[in-house]
Amino acid sequence: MKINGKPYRSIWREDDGRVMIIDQRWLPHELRIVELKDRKDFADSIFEMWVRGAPLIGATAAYGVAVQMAADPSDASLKETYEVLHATRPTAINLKWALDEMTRVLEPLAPEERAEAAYKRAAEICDEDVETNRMIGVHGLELIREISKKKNGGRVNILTHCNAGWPATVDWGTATSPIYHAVEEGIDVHVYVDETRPRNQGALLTAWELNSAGVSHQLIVDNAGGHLMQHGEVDIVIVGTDRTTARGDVANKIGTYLKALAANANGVPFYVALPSPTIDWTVWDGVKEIPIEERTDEEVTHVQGKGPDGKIVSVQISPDGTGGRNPAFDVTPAELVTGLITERGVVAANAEAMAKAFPEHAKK
Ligand SMILES: CSC[C@@H](O)[C@@H](O)C(=O)COP(=O)(O)O
Repeated sequence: MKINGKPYRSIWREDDGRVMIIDQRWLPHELRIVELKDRKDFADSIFEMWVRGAPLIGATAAYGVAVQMAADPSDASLKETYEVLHATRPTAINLKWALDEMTRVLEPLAPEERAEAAYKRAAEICDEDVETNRMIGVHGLELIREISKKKNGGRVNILTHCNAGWPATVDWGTATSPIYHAVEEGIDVHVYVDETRPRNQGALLTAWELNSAGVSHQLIVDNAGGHLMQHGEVDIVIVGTDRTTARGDVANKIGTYLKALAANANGVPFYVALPSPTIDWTVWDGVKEIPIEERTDEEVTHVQGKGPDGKIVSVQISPDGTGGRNPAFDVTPAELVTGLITERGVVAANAEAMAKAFPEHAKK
């Protein structure tokens, strides 16, 4: 997608071999592009959320393996790198998927062949993510087109939570891809962007990318969604996911479950956009089995933003001595999910439909 008219991906390799990312901690106020030089940089960038969003976490881990293979391609180094990167964030399954994929390709090779093969596979993972997300957009567009037709071309109001946009992927985004496709087709869309406390990925990232792309949107507080749905002001909810189980339970940013409940109570379709590497075929019951990341309580007791002097500051909003609890994700049971927008089409959130759409994975 474009920033000030210039096309960017969220991670890329320069001609001279350097792996670059957009350090998302400073968006939307500053565009900082940094090189990830060694394994520690890669692990820190995922853990400290310079990069975030399930698909991008996977792509970053893949390049992390490649950079480490260039430094030390031994078996021990490959194994240790898997462990170090895997330990960074627990919920997004794309991380494990990418590390498994890199191991599958690299393990059988002689050490001296590994670096080149690793860079190649990491680049492919990025390209595949872009194409997958483009296809999610093509399929999701049909849902938006349908609503637009029913409203005789009237505005289609879409609510989204967190940032499942292009900065969360290599490009296009998952939840935003259908939106970009709809805008391209000239459909009148308007996006309600949940601010997404505590880290405000909606306010900081989704609003930024929609603003940059000229997509009509408004930022809303997390608690406003139910009210808007009750008053018929939301036609469809589209969110992303960090891990979806074989029966269609969906882990996503904390607060997603509440939006799904509100959507269900008000007859608003609730869709989840996801690339197939986000499906964890080994997990069935999302509430019981998906590990939920618990983050520091400072993210709850403090908020970060731009101060009057233009500098990014963190301010405390709670009394001294009040602690916080900070589960970063929640699980929406499949019964509340209208459908999964995948690269292979819109699939019902149940084991049978998912296995039919992805027979090669479901067998495992
Ligand atoms: C296409 S991204 C899907 C999810 O990863 C996204 O909705 C989300 O919850 C991101 O959480 P984050 O904690 O910012 O990594």
